[in-house]
Amino acid sequence: IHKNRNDALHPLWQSPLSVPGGTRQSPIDIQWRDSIFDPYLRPLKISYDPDTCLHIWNNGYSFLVEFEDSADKSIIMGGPLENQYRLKQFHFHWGAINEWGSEHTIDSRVYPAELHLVHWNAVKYESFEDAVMEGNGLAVIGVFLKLGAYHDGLQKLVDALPAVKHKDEIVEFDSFDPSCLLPSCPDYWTYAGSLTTPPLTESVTWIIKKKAIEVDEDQLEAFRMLLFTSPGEEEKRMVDNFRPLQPLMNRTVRSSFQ
Ligand SMILES: O=S(=O)(O)/C=C/c1cc(Br)ccc1O
Ligand SMILES: [Zn+2]
Repeated sequence: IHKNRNDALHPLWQSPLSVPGGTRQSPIDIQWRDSIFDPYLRPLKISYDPDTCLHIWNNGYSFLVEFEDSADKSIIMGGPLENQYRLKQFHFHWGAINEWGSEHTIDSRVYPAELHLVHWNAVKYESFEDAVMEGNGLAVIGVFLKLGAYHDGLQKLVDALPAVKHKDEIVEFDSFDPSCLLPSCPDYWTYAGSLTTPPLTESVTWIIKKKAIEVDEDQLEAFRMLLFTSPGEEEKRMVDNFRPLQPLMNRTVRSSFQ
């Protein structure tokens, strides 16, 4: 499917679409047959505490759910990770229509949306801001969303979106456990990459779940009613907030499954 959008003028990335000298940029197309099964990859261990959930915020790029990260309460470890990483926030990327919207693709297959759960290495670094500059600073779990059955866990999020319709609006959001947004299948791919929004730093160990979660049309449409713009400005719908595919260069994608 052709992503017939004009990357070069994409509102989200007036800044350079590629980082000069970047050798590990994201997102990428994951070619299933080129990924290498690594038997040393351990299962990913995820333990989120719903009480660390703080608020939902429209930051003008996406809507993020942010978490209290001053202690090891919502953490991931294992998988490809050497250390324990703390959940900082999760957010989504989506398209104007169901034909595109995800950042990563699998054998060029695009999904209508992609969830990113952003974690930082609190063992090695003092803060997210420090970790974001380091090669092993961040770990982001990517989950594809596909059109299908209504997703019960997502609805609490969808119901809060009208309150953050405009850029910089924020609303309290409590006791949400984002593990309800993860597929039950443990299989994932992993590779060394970058943030896909500015500052685009090459500090992310990506963990891309093989299985998508299903959401229904109304739930996807709810994402599309959000705005990039602040109150009073000419309204611009928050859609197509994904970065174009980046070159794989000298990287291998490993799989946790055969
Ligand atoms: O789309 S991602 O690469 O997950 C971007 C994550 C990201 C998270 C934070 Br927190 C700050 C800046 C960022 O770019
Ligand atoms: Zn993202």
